[in-house]
Amino acid sequence: MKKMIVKGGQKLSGEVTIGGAKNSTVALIPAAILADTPVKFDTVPDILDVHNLMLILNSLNVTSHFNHGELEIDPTNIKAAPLPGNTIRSLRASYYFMGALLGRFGEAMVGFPGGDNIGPRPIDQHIKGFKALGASVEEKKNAVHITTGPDGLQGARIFFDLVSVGATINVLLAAVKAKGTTIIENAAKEPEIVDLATFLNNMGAHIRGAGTDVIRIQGVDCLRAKNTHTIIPDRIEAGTYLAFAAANGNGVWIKNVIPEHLDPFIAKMQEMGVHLQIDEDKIYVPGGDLLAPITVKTAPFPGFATDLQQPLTPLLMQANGRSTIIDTLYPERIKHIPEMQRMGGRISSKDGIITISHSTNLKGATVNASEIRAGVSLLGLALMADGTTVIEHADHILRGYDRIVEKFRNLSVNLQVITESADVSR
Ligand SMILES: CC(=O)N[C@H]1[C@@H](OP(=O)(O)OP(=O)(O)OC[C@H]2O[C@@H](n3ccc(=O)[nH]c3=O)[C@H](O)[C@@H]2O)O[C@H](CO)[C@@H](O)[C@@H]1O
Ligand SMILES: C=C(OP(=O)(O)O)C(=O)O
Repeated sequence: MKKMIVKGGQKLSGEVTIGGAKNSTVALIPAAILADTPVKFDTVPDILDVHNLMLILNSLNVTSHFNHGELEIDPTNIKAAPLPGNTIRSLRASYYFMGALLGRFGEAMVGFPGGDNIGPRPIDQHIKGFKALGASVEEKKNAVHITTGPDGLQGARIFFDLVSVGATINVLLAAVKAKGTTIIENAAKEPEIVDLATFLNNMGAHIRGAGTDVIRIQGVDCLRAKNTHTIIPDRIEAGTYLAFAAANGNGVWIKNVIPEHLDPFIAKMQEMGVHLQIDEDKIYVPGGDLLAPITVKTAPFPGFATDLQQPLTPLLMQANGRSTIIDTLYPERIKHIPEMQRMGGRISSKDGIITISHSTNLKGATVNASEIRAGVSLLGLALMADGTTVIEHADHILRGYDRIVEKFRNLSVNLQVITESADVSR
């Protein structure tokens, strides 16, 4: 287990460069096994999820090398093999091996995934999609076994009952090499889905409409990488630094951002009174603004991202009044609340509504990062508190925040991460 030690009273200043999007990367890596050539990505974030996906690739005899943000994957000698259960459970996106293995071998046996503990996370829509493509799905005690008949996967029309990032990506991965045309309706529209489609199309896939709610995929036989794929910037990492810089900064440039991906988040910050300077691919946060309270309701893209509701909390605690958050996607994404209360944060949750009030007497404490965004929001609060905070289970933060200690050091903030016992996840 890792602990993060944070001294309070440190203000962010300087600049930070955002890494490649976690939620793109974790789909792109499984997608790489569909290729008939080696593939190469750059601006790959150095996060635990990437290292764990590399372990899964290794179990399939797929070699991968990660160096200075460049990740090379060679799937040309891939062999179907059992996947390592512990690693599969260490992250959510391991479930993309269902779609990718199905596309590659016509069969997949994948353990149930892990990922953030943010309430129930069913995969019924993924399974509905695989079945529509002609697969048989058997849910075993700890794994899902998906098989196809001698004709393999057949293109089909799939209407999702709800908008799901994971189901859209999983079905897309399975359909890319299926016979005929697949039409996904009520598809998720997240930028990470567009990024994945761009990568696959550049290798010869025929995917149209990614980024809208209807995606059409004409199956192809072969996928060949011709160039390096640059991963889009992580809008959630960017939003986290934006919020922390506005809550507790002395002037911060956030570089390598696509501001349009952050539209609803930026709109809410501006509604609070944060004066942002927005350039083509970077944003300046002056800090020290007088802040008004707001109401936030999360929604699928292009709505306000659920992954940013917790990182926004330290900023809401600086506002002059009471803010509210309703997380429509994950109403149980509230594990940060008792930890923040122990630090003196004025935050509570009742009947699905999170209420956050101006909090002045914040003090350091030992707190638990139960998941990635809960953990990082505790870090944001710890920087504003008196005294030292110890964040236990900081591994969750490292699942998705690229080189966080180094990035904060460049922002004049000193964080310490210590390993308590042998770390088996990496
Ligand atoms: C690796 C990755 O990209 N993770 C993101 C992805 O997670 P993930 O892909 O797991 O989230 P989904 O978009 O699938 O979930 C959206 C909602 O649909 C529900 N649902 C989903 C699938 C299904 O088969 N049945 C069902 O009921 C979920 O419980 C949730 O309430 O999108 C979430 C919502 O933006 C983000 O918080 C996660 O960071
Ligand atoms: C919920 C998240 O991730 P995952 O889906 O990988 O658990 C997240 O990134 O906030």
